[in-house]
Amino acid sequence: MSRFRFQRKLVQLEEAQQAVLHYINMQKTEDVALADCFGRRLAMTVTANHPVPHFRRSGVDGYALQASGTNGASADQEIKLDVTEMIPCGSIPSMQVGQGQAARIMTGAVVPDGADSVIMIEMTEVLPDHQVHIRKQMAVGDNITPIGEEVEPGDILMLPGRTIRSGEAAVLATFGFARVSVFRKPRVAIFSTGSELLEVDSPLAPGKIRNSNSYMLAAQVIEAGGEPVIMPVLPDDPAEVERALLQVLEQVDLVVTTGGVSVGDKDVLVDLFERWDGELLFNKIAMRPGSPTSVGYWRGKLLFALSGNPGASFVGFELLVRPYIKGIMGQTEKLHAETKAYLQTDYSKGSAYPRYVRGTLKMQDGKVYVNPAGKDKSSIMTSIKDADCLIYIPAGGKGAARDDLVRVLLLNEPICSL
Ligand SMILES: Nc1nc2c(c(=O)[nH]1)N[C@H]1C(S)=C(S)[C@@H](COP(=O)(O)OP(=O)(O)OC[C@H]3O[C@@H](n4cnc5c(N)ncnc54)[C@H](O)[C@@H]3O)O[C@H]1N2
Ligand code: MOO
Ligand SMILES: [Mg+2]
Repeated sequence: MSRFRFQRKLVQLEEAQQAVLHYINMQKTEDVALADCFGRRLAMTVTANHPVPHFRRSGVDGYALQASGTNGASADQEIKLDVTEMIPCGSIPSMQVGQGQAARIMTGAVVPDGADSVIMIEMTEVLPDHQVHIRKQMAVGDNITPIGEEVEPGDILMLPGRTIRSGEAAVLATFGFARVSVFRKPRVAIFSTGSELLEVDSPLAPGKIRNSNSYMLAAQVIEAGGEPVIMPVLPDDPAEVERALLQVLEQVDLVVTTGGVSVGDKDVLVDLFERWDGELLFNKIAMRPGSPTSVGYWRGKLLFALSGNPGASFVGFELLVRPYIKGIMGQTEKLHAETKAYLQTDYSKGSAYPRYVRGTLKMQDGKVYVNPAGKDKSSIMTSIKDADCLIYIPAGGKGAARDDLVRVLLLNEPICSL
């Protein structure tokens, strides 16, 4: 019987996370067409190269004029002005607006020199002979967006690591980034181990189950910004596992395995760790689910050996693999954002380790509540789909009580920084 099966060094989760983050090796970058970079991680700092707007911009369809010439104007006391020209969007005014004059102007067009306000068309009446009635007293600046109101040149708008979503795409387009520098997606090899595992399209057979972890993990890799490489299922055969892992190691940026990390006779990853030329960072974490989660560093790559139980696999990925993937793509906030929420039910637990319970958040009357997403045993798979957070139940056998304010880790990434 092997040494590691009975001599495991227990680490706290924070220690395990720091050990993993120590190996951050930044991804290379690539230039991608703007329309193709949605969901990618920005690899550059985006600084405003011009003000927004870069000209005095009309906020309404109406008439550009001098506010001082509208004193006393109202529905009952109209003031007559001469219309100099019509300024559509995209063209340059051809003349200044002087006293007694107004220029017809469209929303988004350049306000002509001399004008200091724009009156909405609804407050005017077109007269014959290029004249207009003004029915409202205007103040200087009304309906004009000054140069640089939204963005000043040199403003830092986005930092590396940021996920490119709709708002980021709009910023990049505004400042002329037809191609965008993004981090290359890390290629993540995913291996499920276990002689009980069937391919998804296989009929069920006695004692066998379909491999769900590989597809769950592939989705998690994509959400984290990586590119999953789903490998064929590995049998509980140590030599075959070693050969398959070695074969792929050079072609990917990291490897994730599930299963075979506990103390069973067929726990093949444990066998590998005893004979390999890699370094085992840890092989037991004080947490549930996923206490046997192990991570090693092998020939320049991290190998995350997650527990086979689906709940443990999911949580292990979130707490260890996702922070690493975020780190190699420049994100400064690598760990999950947290909040506190009121637990809506008693939660008792058996193990003395802290527990990360799959949870569902609910907002009601300005308060945040949380419930377990369903059954939470490590072997339970169906509650994963209903989880938008992990509820932290602290160490000790006590669990938590209804109405306790508990720590909650958010699974959906909020926008944390520039
Ligand atoms: N005597 C002990 N037994 C166990 C201990 C222990 O301390 N002493 N720890 C338990 C804990 S906690 C966990 S977690 C599991 C970890 O097991 P492994 O990581 O070795 O995983 P396997 O044994 O390979 O599988 C466990 C379970 O998960 C199913 N599985 C595996 N792969 C997949 C997959 N790709 N898709 C769906 N389901 C999968 C597998 O069939 C097993 O039912 O060990 C406990 N035991
Ligand atoms: O550490 Mo295990 O995942 O609780 O069953
Ligand atoms: Mg096992």
